[in-house]
Amino acid sequence: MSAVVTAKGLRKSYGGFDALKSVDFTIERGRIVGLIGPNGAGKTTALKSLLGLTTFDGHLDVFGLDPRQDRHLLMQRVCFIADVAVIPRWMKVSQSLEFVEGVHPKFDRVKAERFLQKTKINLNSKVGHLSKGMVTQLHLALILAIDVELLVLDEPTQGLDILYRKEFYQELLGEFFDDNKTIVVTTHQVEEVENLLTDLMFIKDGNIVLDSTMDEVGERFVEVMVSGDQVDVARQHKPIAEREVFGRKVFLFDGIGSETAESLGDTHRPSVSDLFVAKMKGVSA
Ligand SMILES: Nc1ncnc2c1ncn2[C@@H]1O[C@H](COP(=O)(O)OP(=O)(O)OP(=O)(O)O)[C@@H](O)[C@H]1O
Repeated sequence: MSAVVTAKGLRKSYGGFDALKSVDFTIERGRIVGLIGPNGAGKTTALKSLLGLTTFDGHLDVFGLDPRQDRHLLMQRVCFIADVAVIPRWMKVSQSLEFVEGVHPKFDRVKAERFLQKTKINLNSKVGHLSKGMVTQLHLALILAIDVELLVLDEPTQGLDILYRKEFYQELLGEFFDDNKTIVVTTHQVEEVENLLTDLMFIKDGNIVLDSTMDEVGERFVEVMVSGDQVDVARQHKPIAEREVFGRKVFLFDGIGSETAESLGDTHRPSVSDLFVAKMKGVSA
């Protein structure tokens, strides 16, 4: 695997406040990485650093380039989408295509129009007259027609109904993603990206508290519904979280091994949201 992004000791300080506290991470080509964290954790700051939109300290390499100095070159290989609701409502659909064509060297207008032909969107319609779902489709047409190697999405589906959020991710996977592309996505809606991600990064108070492939997550973390007489034994294995479901205790363990887990009760893989809650409550690791 080859690294698209390498960060070593990446730090960003806003007037003495460290929004990123010397973090290390690597993003490999062909991965879909979820950067997940609560409000103010440092997600946007990390993305802005990758894109050369902010200054920072430490080492950060994106496609062999330093985002602080090589932003222009970088933008030929990277696309950044902050929010689906950003296309101005007063524009005609055709004007939005012209606009992106003007600002992004890798935009393929023919490809975007081909995508739009599959929808009910008319090139002469005003964006403000489209339904929410159609705006999503237009936005997707614009994104998917940009031939870049790294797509950075910051809360891309914020403000969309669940139906359109699902459609957004499905189309993204089907139309954009392949082994040569890499996607980094931040979201609060952990559930809707859970099955999409190949890698998981949790960020809390400017620290990366989990950085793992989804396969490793499945091997490392286990939830056990423990029978009453085993509760004290289970606690001795230092669970990272404990909750109650229908009167039974459910413990979340990090790295106890399947044999031990199975000796304590019924085991299953934790959801990303349960893991997220556990890691956000616990200490940095
Ligand atoms: N321009 C700025 N000046 C001062 N502080 C800032 C600035 N931008 C961000 N911060 C602070 O840095 C911290 C991280 O902010 P950031 O926007 O990266 O968080 P986030 O994880 O993206 O949050 P959210 O999910 O709420 O968007 C926050 O405490 C924020 O207040």
